[in-house]
Amino acid sequence: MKDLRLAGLTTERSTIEINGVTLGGKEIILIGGPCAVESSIQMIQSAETVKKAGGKILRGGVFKPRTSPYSFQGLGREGLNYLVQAAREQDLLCVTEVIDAPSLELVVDQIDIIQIGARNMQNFELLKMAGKINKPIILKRGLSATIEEWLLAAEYILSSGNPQVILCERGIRTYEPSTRNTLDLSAVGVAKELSHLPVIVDPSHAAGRRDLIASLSKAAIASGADGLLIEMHPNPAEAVSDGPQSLHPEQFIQLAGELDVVAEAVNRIFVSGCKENEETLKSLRKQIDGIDQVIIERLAARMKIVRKVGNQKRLDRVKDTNREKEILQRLVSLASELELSPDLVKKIYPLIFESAVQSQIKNKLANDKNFERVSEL
Ligand SMILES: C=C(O[C@@H]1C=C(C(=O)O)C=C[C@H]1O)C(=O)O
Repeated sequence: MKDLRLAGLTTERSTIEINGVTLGGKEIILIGGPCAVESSIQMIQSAETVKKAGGKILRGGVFKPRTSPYSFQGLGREGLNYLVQAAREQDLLCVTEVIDAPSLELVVDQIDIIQIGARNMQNFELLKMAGKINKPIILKRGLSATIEEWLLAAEYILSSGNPQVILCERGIRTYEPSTRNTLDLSAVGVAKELSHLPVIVDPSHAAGRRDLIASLSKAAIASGADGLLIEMHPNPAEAVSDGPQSLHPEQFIQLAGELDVVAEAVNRIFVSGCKENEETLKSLRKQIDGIDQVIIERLAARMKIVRKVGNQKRLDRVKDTNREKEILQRLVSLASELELSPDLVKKIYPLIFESAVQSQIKNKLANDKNFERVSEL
């Protein structure tokens, strides 16, 4: 596929890190919440459920691009506050959809992840605006968009300067009326073969009915999805939008509890909240494994940045003792605050610094050698 200059698959897959949550890593990320933000209590209850289930991100629409102009259009700024507050109280990230420049401007400083919905996938001016901000973007596939069109839409965001794009498959229009849309699970594999970007799946909008959500969610993980975006409402019967496809809180928690075996079968991890609460040796060790995975992934990401820092310095100035002291001081006091032994930090960090310095030197020498080789040609 041509023109995927930035979205195209290179040697490495992208991971997107948002306040300790990594999308596109080994862990499957669960996003849940109602279609539309309706009230403070609704969002508080939704956030509690997402947390209990082991979800990491709370969703809720405050600007709703609805098919009918007479349908509920969203609570705007008021809804935004309900969403953000509920998420913060449960230590969750939050995502909401934007539809134009004013809505983007309103949410950008408060929301952790911005969603561009299916109906706006080819709103190129909106894509360019999303490319100019420093927040991850979930880009939903358009209702009738080919995978190529979807990836080129992502290319708009990337080429405008924002590298943090997460693709979201949410079903496409087919001739089949039994479901609202047809979930195109092959799109997950195809998108991941063509692009390095993380791909998540929204089974709710695809199915349009809650009875299929559990099986489609499991299938999505099995087909390689990096996360799930699932609609859940404290009281679906009363929901102002998408009630029939929203899971009840208990269903959401139950489903989350069933995802770990599927994740494991495809060499991924999902730590559900219920399992987290069950303090058995096995589940506790699983939590430790998940955390260790994140520690190593973050260390690898740190080392990549360290090498970039190295490229900015002279070879004989790579080690910077003052900077190391500053970092250590900050982390030692953070450790005390978190009731972690400061001695542990004092032991680990000099090793990290040493390895960072060695890696920078090695990288610089390798670059210089390549440079010499090119100059000789
Ligand atoms: C990354 C740098 O280079 C070295 C590695 C450091 C680190 O690992 O944080 C800190 C200071 C330097 O000794 C830097 O100068 O910032």
